[in-house]
Amino acid sequence: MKKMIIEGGHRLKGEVTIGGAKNSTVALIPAAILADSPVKFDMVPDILDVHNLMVILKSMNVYSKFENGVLSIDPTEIVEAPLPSKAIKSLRASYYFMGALLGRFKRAIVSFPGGDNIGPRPIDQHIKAFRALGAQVEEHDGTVKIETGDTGLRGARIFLDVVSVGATINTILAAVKATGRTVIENAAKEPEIIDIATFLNNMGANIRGAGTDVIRIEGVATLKAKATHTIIPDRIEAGTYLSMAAAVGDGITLNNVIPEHLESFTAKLIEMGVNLKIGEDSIYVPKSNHLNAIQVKTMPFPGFATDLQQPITPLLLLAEGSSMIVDTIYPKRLKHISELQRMGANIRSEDNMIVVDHTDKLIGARVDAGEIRAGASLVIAALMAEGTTVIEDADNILRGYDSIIRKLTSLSAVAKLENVQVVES
Ligand SMILES: CC(=O)N[C@H]1[C@@H](OP(=O)(O)OP(=O)(O)OC[C@H]2O[C@@H](n3ccc(=O)[nH]c3=O)[C@H](O)[C@@H]2O)O[C@H](CO)[C@@H](O)[C@@H]1O
Ligand SMILES: C=C(OP(=O)(O)O)C(=O)O
Repeated sequence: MKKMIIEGGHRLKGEVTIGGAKNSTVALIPAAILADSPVKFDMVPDILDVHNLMVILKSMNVYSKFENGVLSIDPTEIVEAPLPSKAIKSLRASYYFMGALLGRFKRAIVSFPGGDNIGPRPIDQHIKAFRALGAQVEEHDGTVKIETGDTGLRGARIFLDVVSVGATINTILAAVKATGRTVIENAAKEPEIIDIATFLNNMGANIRGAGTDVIRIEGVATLKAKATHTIIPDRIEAGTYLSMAAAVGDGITLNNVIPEHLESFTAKLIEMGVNLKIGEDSIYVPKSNHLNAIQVKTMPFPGFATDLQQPITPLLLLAEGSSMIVDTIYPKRLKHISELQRMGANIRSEDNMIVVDHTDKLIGARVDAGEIRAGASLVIAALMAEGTTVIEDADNILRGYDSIIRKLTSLSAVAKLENVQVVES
């Protein structure tokens, strides 16, 4: 594990370019094994999740190369093999190998995924969808075994009981080469789902309605990549830099953003009094003056993203009065609270609500990035604080923030990573 060391109290200024979306990338990489040709992605973020997915690909004899933001994957010599459990457990999105392997081999054996510790994360809706498509699913000792027999998967009508990004994408991956028509109702509408559908359609798939709550898929026999797929910008990384810029910036421009993907977030910043200048694919954040307290409720897209409730929190400490956050998606996503309290923040969790009160100053401390977005909130708090903050378990941040030290230092932050030496006894 690494630790991130940040010297607070420096104002930030300049430009930052947002990378490709983690939550697209981590689905696109498993989706690539459905292709009968080599595949290329551009704007791939340099994050730990990508490197761990490459380890999983290698275990199946799938060659991949990641250079200058371009990831090339050749799945043409793929073989069925046990997947490396350490890499599978290192990220949530390894569950996409269930749908992708089913599509490729009509069967899959995958251990339960890891990912962020943000409360219970069941996969019952993924399994319900695989069963509806005709698969038999068994779970034993943390491993999910899915089989279809020689007939393979057959299209079906699937109503998801909860709006789930993962279950929607996994169903698409399983259904894209199934026989016949699949209809997913109550599908999630996140932009990353459209990105996956675009990639697959450009290879010959027939997926309609991605981005709405009804997705229709006509199964096809083969998928072949003809061009490089450029991954959409990461709206969560963008939201994190917007919050940081409003908290400690003296004028920061974010490039490579799709402002329409951030509307629920920018609306809240504007309500706080941040005078954003929103362009076609960039957002300028001027120095903030007086900030108003706000109320935030996380919702599926296009609502306020759960992944941004922690990154906006340090900014709320600067507002006049009490702000409230209710996370309806992950109510137990609270790992940042004790750490921010350690830095002197007036923040508490009360009746399934996070209450954030105005805080005059934060003091650097030794804190722990219990998960990716808790870590992101600590990075912003550390930049705001007096003195030095040491963020332990910073690998959780590196799971999803592309080149974060380079980006922070280019904005004049004083930040570095250090490896923690593990002494074996
Ligand atoms: C890799 C990836 O894309 N991760 C994102 C994805 O996670 P993930 O796909 O795991 O999240 P889901 O959209 O599936 O979860 C939404 C809600 O549905 C519940 N649920 C989900 C599946 C299921 O089978 N049963 C069930 O009850 C979850 O507990 C949660 O309360 O969407 C989350 C919600 O936007 C984000 O926080 C994550 O960053
Ligand atoms: C919860 C998140 O990621 P994951 O689903 O990959 O754990 C996140 O990106 O905030």
